[in-house]
Amino acid sequence: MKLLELNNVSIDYKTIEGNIRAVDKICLSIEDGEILGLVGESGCGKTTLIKSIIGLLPQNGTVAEGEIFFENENLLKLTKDEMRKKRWKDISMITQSAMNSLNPVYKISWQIVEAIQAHKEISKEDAYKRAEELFELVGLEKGRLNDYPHQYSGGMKQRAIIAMALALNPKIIIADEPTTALDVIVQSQILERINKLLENYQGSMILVTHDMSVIAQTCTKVAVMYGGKIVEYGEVNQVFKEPNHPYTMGLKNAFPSLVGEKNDLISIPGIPPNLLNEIKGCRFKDRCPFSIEKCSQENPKKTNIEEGFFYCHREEEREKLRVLASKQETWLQENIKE
Ligand SMILES: Nc1ncnc2c1ncn2[C@@H]1O[C@H](COP(=O)(O)OP(=O)(O)OP(=O)(O)O)[C@@H](O)[C@H]1O
Repeated sequence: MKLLELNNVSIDYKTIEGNIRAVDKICLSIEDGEILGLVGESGCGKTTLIKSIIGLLPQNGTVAEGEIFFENENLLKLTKDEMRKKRWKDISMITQSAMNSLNPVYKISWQIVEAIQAHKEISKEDAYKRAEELFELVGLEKGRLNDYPHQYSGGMKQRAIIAMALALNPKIIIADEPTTALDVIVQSQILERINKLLENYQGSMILVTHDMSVIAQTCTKVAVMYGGKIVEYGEVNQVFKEPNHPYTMGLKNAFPSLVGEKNDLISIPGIPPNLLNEIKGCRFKDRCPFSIEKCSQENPKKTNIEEGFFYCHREEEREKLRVLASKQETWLQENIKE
């Protein structure tokens, strides 16, 4: 069953310089037990998109069009109070900065027990037992529950936050760069733990990251975002093996492969488009080594493939483009037409 479904969602920010369309007509869905990676460079709209799901857009941000269904209920129609009840219990969020949200004057145990009791009829003793169980699950010693946040390292704080986020077995966890501040080993341990926990009860996750290696290691599906749009979506192994959009091909080159040959890392020259301006044609055209005239004039159409889709005018030539995209010289600035 579809757990979460986004239909044609566009999100605008009002600024003194004008309107920014940070997310443009996005359609996406996630099923029970799926781990979806949302990947793309800074500023492509990942955080904006997930904030709209949990109803936490900043004041100058609005969902201009579209629908967001969670278990067949349109989240955009809920009152603030109804949304607050869903948050944490059904839809839980972990952010990079969450570890700073632990209150320095209370013991960790108190903070977890309070949070559990705020959402569930449960005795203090039982909530404490649940906190102990969660600590074990995220790889923390039970004995450390009675410490204060300053006695924890960054990795321990992040684990405690994950324990809290998972306390009520939420149906979906939205994790925004949850481990970026931590070292690579701790990062991969924590992601592995979250995955195992979700597997136990068929929970789902949207994992937001700019790191393709993290996606490859953690997710079942991937949505690649560029300039406020999803340019490619599919099953992770398939997208890594045969990326169809030139931006995905470029992103793949820019991160070390965990399996297979060790290739040189190649970055994509240039910067993402300014979303203040209306963009004609494909949003990646100015940085794409394969752009043709049509790319500046028309929006590319959606090409559906098995378990996925992508948007590119040169869809028929993708096998050839894949070979070219793996070569360093393809991505040299002078080879990219403006
Ligand atoms: N509160 C805001 N007011 C105005 N513009 C905003 C606001 N928040 C984000 N934006 C703009 O919206 C666009 C998308 O930003 P967003 O933070 O969603 O991207 P992102 O992919 O999550 O980037 P990052 O990886 O850096 O978090 C950017 O152009 C950004 O400048």
